[in-house]
Amino acid sequence: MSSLLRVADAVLLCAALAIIYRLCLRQAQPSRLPYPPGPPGYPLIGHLSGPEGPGGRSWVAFRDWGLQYGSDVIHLNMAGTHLIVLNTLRACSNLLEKRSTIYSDRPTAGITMLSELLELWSTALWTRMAGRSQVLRVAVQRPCGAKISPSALPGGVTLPTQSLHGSGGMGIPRPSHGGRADHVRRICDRRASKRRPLSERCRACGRMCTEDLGSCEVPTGLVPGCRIQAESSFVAQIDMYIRDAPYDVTKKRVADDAESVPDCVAKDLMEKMVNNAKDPEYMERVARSAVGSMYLAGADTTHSVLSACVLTLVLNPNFLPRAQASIDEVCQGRLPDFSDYEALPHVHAVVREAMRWNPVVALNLPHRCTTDDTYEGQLIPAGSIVIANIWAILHDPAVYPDPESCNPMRYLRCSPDGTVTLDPAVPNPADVAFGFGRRICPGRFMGYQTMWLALARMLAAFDI
Ligand code: HEM
Repeated sequence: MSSLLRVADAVLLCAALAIIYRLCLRQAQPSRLPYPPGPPGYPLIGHLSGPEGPGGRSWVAFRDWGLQYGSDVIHLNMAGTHLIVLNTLRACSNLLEKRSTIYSDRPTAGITMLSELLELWSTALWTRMAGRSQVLRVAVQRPCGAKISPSALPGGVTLPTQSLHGSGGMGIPRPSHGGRADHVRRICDRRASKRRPLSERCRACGRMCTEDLGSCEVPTGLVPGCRIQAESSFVAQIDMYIRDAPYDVTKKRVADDAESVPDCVAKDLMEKMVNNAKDPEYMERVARSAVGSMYLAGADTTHSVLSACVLTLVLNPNFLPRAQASIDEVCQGRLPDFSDYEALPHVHAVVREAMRWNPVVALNLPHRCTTDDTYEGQLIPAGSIVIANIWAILHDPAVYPDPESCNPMRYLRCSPDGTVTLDPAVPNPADVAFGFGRRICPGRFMGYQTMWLALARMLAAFDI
C-alpha cells in the first residue's frame, strides 16, 4: 500500500512539475509566435543531456532534425535556455550577418561566465560583445588584415622552409612516418615541442574548451561538480601562462635590444599600441590578451586543417602529381611564395576541400541573441544561444555534390586550352568555416595564408 502511495506521489509531483514548466515556458514567450520547430525533449531538462549524433557528431543530428522538420532553423530547449541551430548559409547570413547588432554576443554561462568571474584575459573568443571585446578584436585584427605581412605569419615566410629542411625535405632524408604529425604541427606552432610547456598547456586548454562546449552553450557549467567548475583553477593558471609567457619573453628582449628582435605581433603591439596609449597599463593587458588569443585560437586550428590537407592528398593520389606539376611549371625549381598565390589553384583547391570536408569548427562558437527577434514568423527569444552548423552548410549536396567524398577537383575547371583555374561557381568553404558577422574569425586571412604557403612548400618538396 505504502509503495503504491509513493508511486502516486511521484506521478502527482511529475504532473505538477510539467504544468509549472509549461507555464514558465509560456511566460517566457511573451509573443504568441511559435518557436522554430525542433524535436521534443525530456520534461523539464529538454535536451540538456545533449543531442546524440552518429558517433557523437551532434552536427549531423542537428542537420537531420532540420531536414525532418523542413526548416533551416531549429529550436531546442536546454532546461529553459533556448538553443537555436542554423543549418543553412541563408539563415546564417540573414541572422548572424544582416542582424549582427543583436546576434554577436557570447553566452553568459559556461566559459564566458568563468572568464568574467576569474577575470581571465587570455582569450578574445569568449568575451561578451560589450566592453573589452571590441578593443581586443581591434588588437587581434591589427596584424591580421586581408593582405597580411609575412612577418605576421606564425613563423614568418621562412618557417615552412625551415620546417621542411628540419623535417627532411629538399634532399634531406624524409621524416619518419611517426613524426609526420609533429612536423606539420611545428609549421603552425613554432613552440610545439615536448620541451615547450606553452604549446602543451594551450592544447590542454583547447581540449577543455572543446570537450566542455556543452558548458559554454547551456548552463550546465553552473551545476555543482561540473567539469568546468572543477577545472576553473586549471583554466586560470593556463590563462595567466598563455597571456604572460610569450609577451614577457618578447618584452624583455625588446628592452634589452629592440633592434635584434625580429618583427612579430607582440613587438608590433608594444611599439604601436601600448607605448602610445593614454593608459599604457590597460593597453598592455589588451596586448597580452591579443597575443594569447591569437596563439590559443590560431595554432591548433591551423594545424588541424593542414593535417586535413595532408589527408586530402593521401585520399587523392592522382591529384598530387598534377599539383606538383603546376608548382614546377610556375616556380621553376624555387620554393613557392605569396607572389604565386593566384597562379597555383591546385593548392587553393586542397586547402578549400580540407576546410569543407573536415571542418575544424563543425559547430560554430555560440553566439547569443540579445533581444527578442522574429524570423520568418517564428520567435527567437532574447538570450537564445545561436549556433551555425558549419558542417551542415559545407555538406549541402546542392552546393557540393557528393559532399561526403573528399575531392579537391570540385573547385577546379579546365579550359579548352588546358589552363586550370578555380571555378568561381563553386563557393569557397573559407567563407563559412571562419564564422559569421561581427564575431567572424579575425585570424582568417592569417590562417588561410599560412596553410596555403605551408602546403605549397610541402608539395614542392615532398611526395606524400
Ligand atoms: C584554419 C584556421 C582557423 C579556423 C578554421 C578558425 C575558425 C574560427 C571560428 C569558426 C571562429 C568563431 C567565429 C564566430 O563566432 O562566428 C573563430 C574565432 C576566432 N578566431 Fe579563428 N580560426 C582559425 C585561425 C585563427 C587564427 C590564425 C587566429 C589568430 C591569429 C584566430 C583567432 C580567432 C579569434 C581571436 C577568434 C574570436 C573572435 C571573437 O570572438 O570575436 N583564428 N575562429
